[in-house]
Amino acid sequence: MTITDPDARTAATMSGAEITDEALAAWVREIAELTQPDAIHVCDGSQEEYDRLTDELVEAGTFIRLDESRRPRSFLARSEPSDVARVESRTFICSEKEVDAGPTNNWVDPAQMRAELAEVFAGSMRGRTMYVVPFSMGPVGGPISRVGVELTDSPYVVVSMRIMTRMGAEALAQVGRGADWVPAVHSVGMPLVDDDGLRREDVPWPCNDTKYIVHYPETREIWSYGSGYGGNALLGKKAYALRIASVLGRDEGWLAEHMLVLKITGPDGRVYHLAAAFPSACGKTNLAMLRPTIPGWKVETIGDDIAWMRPGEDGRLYAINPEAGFFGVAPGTGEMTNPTAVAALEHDVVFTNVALTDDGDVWWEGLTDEVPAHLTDWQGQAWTPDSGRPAAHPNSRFTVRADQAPSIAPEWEDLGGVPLDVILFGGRRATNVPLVAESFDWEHGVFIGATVSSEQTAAAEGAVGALRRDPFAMLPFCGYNMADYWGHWLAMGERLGSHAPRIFQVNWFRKGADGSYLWPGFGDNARVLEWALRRVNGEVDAVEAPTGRLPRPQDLNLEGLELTDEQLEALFAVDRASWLAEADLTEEYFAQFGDRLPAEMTRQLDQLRARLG
Ligand SMILES: Nc1nc2c(ncn2[C@@H]2O[C@H](COP(=O)(O)OP(=O)(O)OP(=O)(O)O)[C@@H](O)[C@H]2O)c(=O)[nH]1
Ligand SMILES: O=C([O-])CC(=O)C(=O)O
Ligand SMILES: [Mn+2]
Repeated sequence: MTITDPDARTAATMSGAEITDEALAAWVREIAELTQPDAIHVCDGSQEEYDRLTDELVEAGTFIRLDESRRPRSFLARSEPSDVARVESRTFICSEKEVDAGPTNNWVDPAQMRAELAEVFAGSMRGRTMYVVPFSMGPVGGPISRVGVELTDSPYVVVSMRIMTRMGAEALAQVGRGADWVPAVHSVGMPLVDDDGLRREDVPWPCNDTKYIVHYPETREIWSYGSGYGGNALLGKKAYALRIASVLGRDEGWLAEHMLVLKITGPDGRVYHLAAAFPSACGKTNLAMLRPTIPGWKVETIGDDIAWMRPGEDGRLYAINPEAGFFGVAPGTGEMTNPTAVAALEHDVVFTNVALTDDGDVWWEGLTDEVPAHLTDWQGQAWTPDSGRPAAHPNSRFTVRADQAPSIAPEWEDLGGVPLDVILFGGRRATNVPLVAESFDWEHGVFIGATVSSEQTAAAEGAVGALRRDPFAMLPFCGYNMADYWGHWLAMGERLGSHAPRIFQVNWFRKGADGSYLWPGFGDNARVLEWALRRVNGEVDAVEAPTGRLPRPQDLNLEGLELTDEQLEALFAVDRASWLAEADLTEEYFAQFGDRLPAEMTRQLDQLRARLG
């Protein structure tokens, strides 16, 4: 017994690490009284604890242990078919005032939401263990790092949090030392004991049809109910490191961004750092692990999904990766596209919703050119190439420690982060947006970020392929009014002045008339990075186009590529009529923000129209 309170109304037995912080102990008790678990376990993050939990998950049927000789210490989880992606329609920003959540977020009055959640969470953990999961986003104790504590009734979440964050005793000690911590409550919403005390059998993937992913930005709290899926349930990631942290950044003068961070070394040995914001399933993990096809260049990984950035003493913008692992999209990850990820996945991986081979290994579309003759698909059904459906879910994922990637940069855990030279904004656009364009200045770069449209992917519920605005790739992740967020970026530009990273727009996904991708992408994206860095160094001129500065044909390294002149032209074509039509849509889009819209954005739109003529 490590929490001693004679008045405690929870009968739960306690195990695990000791909680010394009074406020934390009181909150754990309060949530246990509300959710009524059978037991409470305070996680220390040890290997023994991890092994015991994975054994229990195998026992419960949640995990299938993969063949030890093919994929040591690795597991496959199959979710409920309804619980495979983030649920944006059930994600709420409950600020005191609706306008502070802004028109792009779902808002509910916080008092009303608290009342609603008190009902759904009442008894929601009955028959289960409530795990206390202390975690640090960023290296423990680092100046940019932050701690949080997630209470969850899902051992799958505990195991995943140990891979994705610095989880356990050290983070708990930070709380004990008085560090500010963000409380996060998670329940799968399937109690094993009903109101009459009747016990029911557990299922391999407990969840609830009703889901809530709730954030209170003013009090910095997170509540998640009904889902076991990563983006909804691993609350250190999107909920804390983006939605809550974006609010912290606004209030404290820094940025929490949906960006990969990489280190790139040129043939002359010069080192640069680059961050890139692409919407979910639009290439962040792949770019972060890129193997350049052009000689002399080397890319190393700092982070693949989230960046926390703040100005350093030298005036430059420094970025850390607050995570400790990768929660990556499996389909499309193969030896040809992302050999680094394939190497990272050799052992100690949790896979979710991929297919199982007959010899106890995993497979997904794109892993190998050769398709296995027989598999068990992500729903546990027999599968053959003639089945007419994918073997792995399109949003199936791997969860793996970051340091298992052979590309991991030695600096990836540097407490103060790495200084950024370049920021990229991208999306998935079959038309209109050129392969690469340099912004005219920071303000224009913010406009480019603010107006990103992208075709929707399987990473969230909704119609795949539909074009939607996803400013800064933050549409589902900004914890406050998006227009204020643009204002915050503009202010950051003022503060950074001439030290600001250069901003570029990129699009790997433009298609030709025949519907196939014009650009080979993946390792060849290094060619685009090379051009951007040559621009940063002032080595090459550029062509002024209405939407930004484009490479002169002789400056983009295309050696060894089979690209026709027509394809090259199509990659960079800026169709004035389409862009004018897009400008009209941007005006409509901006209108919803009313007087919160920074005047600079309207000015940029006017200037774009003027350049389009
Ligand atoms: N055609 C093309 N496809 C790409 C490229 N880069 C990535 N992809 C594909 O896009 C999909 C998503 O790529 P990821 O790198 O996992 O995307 P992400 O942005 O990390 O996604 P989240 O983890 O959801 O945030 C995969 O199927 C990739 O194979 C590229 O340069 N060209
Ligand atoms: O959060 C998730 O579920 C996965 C992810 O990285 C994203 O959707 O951007
Ligand atoms: Mn990713």
